[in-house]
Amino acid sequence: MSQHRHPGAPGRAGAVPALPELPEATVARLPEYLRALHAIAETGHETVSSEGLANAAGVNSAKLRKDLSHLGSYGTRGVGYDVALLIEQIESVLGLTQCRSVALVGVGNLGHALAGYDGFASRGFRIAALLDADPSRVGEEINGLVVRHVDELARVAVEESISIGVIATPAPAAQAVADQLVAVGVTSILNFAPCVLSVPEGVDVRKVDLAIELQILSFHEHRKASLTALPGGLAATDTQEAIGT
Ligand SMILES: NC(=O)c1ccc[n+]([C@@H]2O[C@H](COP(=O)([O-])OP(=O)(O)OC[C@H]3O[C@@H](n4cnc5c(N)ncnc54)[C@H](O)[C@@H]3O)[C@@H](O)[C@H]2O)c1
Repeated sequence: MSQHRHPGAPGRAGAVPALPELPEATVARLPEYLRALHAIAETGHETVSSEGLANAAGVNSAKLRKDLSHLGSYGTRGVGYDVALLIEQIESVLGLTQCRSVALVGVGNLGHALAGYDGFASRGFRIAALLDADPSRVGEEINGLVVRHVDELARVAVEESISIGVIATPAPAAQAVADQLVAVGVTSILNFAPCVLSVPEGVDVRKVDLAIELQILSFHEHRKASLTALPGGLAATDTQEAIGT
């Protein structure tokens, strides 16, 4: 996943307590820690060592300790981290203590899959609106939500207090949809269309492109094959570290 961030994003939340400045890579790993912590909490454990949490999140423990130190969380020597407290801290930093309403624009193959996925709610997001430009899709019900025409975006954004827009339209339509989202006050966009969006300062865009992820894996396959072909073969490397995850 890649992202474009504009400094000084005003956000819409109003009086929010000052947040620590966090490296973007740390922010990107916090949701992994949160997922791992929830899984650990479900097993009934109240504390977790940095190594245990690092393993569960798939990162190295020194990196994890550094990341968590940015939140002022150092754990207790010999005990580790308090699981419930750390969940609370990470959720607070990520702004997940309030449920955010999401509008999904483009309800085709991918849009249907996203709209039908029940897992967002437990992670702090509610798909509150489905919008499409195709009149034949308007009125269809998916997971209890009725698809509305994209021309209704302004009204829907106010009615549902939309804070995040997800674009799942074909690439040629994506910029116009982004412009519409920005025009109705949305300042965070998740873009699945394979194109670069141009947005004003203060609007954050993240892009998800599975083809790019596959191309990166393809590079690593290619590289492993070329190393295996060398005399001595492939050195024993940690593939995840090599890939940088
Ligand atoms: N990021 C990924 O990993 C990934 C994976 C698969 C598909 N995609 C991308 O997701 C997008 C959707 O793919 P799909 O297979 O669901 O396509 P699709 O053609 O099945 O669906 C696209 C939907 O967007 C609607 N649409 C078109 N223009 C619109 C507009 N201006 N406003 C609102 N709705 C509009 C269409 O009516 C249609 O319902 C494509 O850009 C595709 O390349 C991304």
